Amino acid sequence: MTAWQQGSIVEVTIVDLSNSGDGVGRWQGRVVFVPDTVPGDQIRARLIQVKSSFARGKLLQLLQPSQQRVRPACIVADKCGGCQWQPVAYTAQLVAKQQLVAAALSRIGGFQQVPLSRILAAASPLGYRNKATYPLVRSPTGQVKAGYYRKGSHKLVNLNQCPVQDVRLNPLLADIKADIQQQGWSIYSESAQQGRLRHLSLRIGRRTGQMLVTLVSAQPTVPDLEHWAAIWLERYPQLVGVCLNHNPAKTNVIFGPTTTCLAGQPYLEEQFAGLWFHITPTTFFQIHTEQAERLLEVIQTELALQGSETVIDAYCGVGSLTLPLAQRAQHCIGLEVQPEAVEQARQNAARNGLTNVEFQAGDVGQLLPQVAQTLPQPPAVVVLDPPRRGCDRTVLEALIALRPQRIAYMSCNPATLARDLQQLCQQGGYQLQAVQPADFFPQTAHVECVAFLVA
Ligand SMILES: C[S@@+](CC[C@H](N)C(=O)[O-])C[C@H]1O[C@@H](n2cnc3c(N)ncnc32)[C@H](O)[C@@H]1O
Repeated sequence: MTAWQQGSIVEVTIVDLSNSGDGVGRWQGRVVFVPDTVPGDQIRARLIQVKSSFARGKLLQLLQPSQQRVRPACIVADKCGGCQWQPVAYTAQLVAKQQLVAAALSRIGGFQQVPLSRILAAASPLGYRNKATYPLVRSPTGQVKAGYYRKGSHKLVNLNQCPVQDVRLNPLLADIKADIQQQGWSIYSESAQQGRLRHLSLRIGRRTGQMLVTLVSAQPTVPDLEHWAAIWLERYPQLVGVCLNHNPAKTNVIFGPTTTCLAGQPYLEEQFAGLWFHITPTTFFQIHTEQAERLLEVIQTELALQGSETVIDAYCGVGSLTLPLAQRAQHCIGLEVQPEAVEQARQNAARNGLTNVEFQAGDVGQLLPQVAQTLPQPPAVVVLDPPRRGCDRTVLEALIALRPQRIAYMSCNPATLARDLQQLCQQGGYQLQAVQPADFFPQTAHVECVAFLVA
């Protein structure tokens, strides 16, 4: 009889998808996670990591493929770690994301009656990313590679195009990589901590078509790069700027502190929610422009601002939520830790003629209580849009003390969202009114949500 141990070969039917993207099956009552599988697949897998209640398996054979299994749009989908769900039909991806959000809210947040709306599907599950940042490596044979890391490893899968990025970026990826190769510029080696070029970053304004190229280098200069920046600018009419970011640190953070413009301008222009934004190489902007606009519409509808409210937008980036909200509120205050983003947010406000908005640079946990003291009464609304790790305890405590009437909490991580919502409801006495998921990241296991709370 087959034992529950490493190396055993089991046959399972995949019934679900996990938040890390793996297919989920059951064998004799215990859970088996198997990457590269689709709900409905009947498979044979080898158990490669075994715990008492679950195991991780490696797909050995597809005994009966699921009807939800599709041909991946990407030729390296089986290797590349960029996407997890290329073989999963888009409708099944949406079902899985809806279930992941529901499960996080009930299991982590403890919400039994979840007011969860149906996920907003993307108009196209391909060609949506407005930004892609590729690590660069040189292979032992001297070939320059740009791509994403292999699933579960630090080995690079070389790409000349990527089906989830905006198609207009594809030629730049292939051509600039070839130019780097031809110029013989040195490529940074993580293990030796030597060499220059670390990343190639491409950004595009979906509405304007303007593109920005940024090379990240461990050295402050790259020989002859200015000359090549001018060539690229001429070669691609939609390319508006080429920048060099200097990152000498031993780190997996992509960008370093200094960025210089080598040709053209150090930003691209984009229209978002009817407003004009300048976007630079290193500041945050949602990677799915159209879906971000749709979620903003949901926020606007749900909040139904009357023009008399004070709104705090915490974790505001370059103001892509702050400015549209300011159009319907009396006063908006954006809080953001990255000084460069704050500077851009201020300029974006001025660019759009919005004078009822201000931005403060610093940590939300510190700024929130300070800002609260300057207001005659609590703000009507606080919008939160933290990074994946969610809000620090200090932020939630400050928020509970501040007690705004309404909170809109946007998040790309259902687990930390559910954790923070639980604290706001249990300790702060808030009520969870609605949760709207939206697919910002088709072909991956990631999902965006906005949750609405009232005091
Ligand atoms: C998910 S982004 C949201 C940005 C913006 N709301 C948008 O939609 O474009 C999170 C932002 O929070 C900022 N951030 C991260 N930690 C922070 C902190 N402790 N205090 C203030 N801002 C922070 C990041 O720099 C980033 O701009």
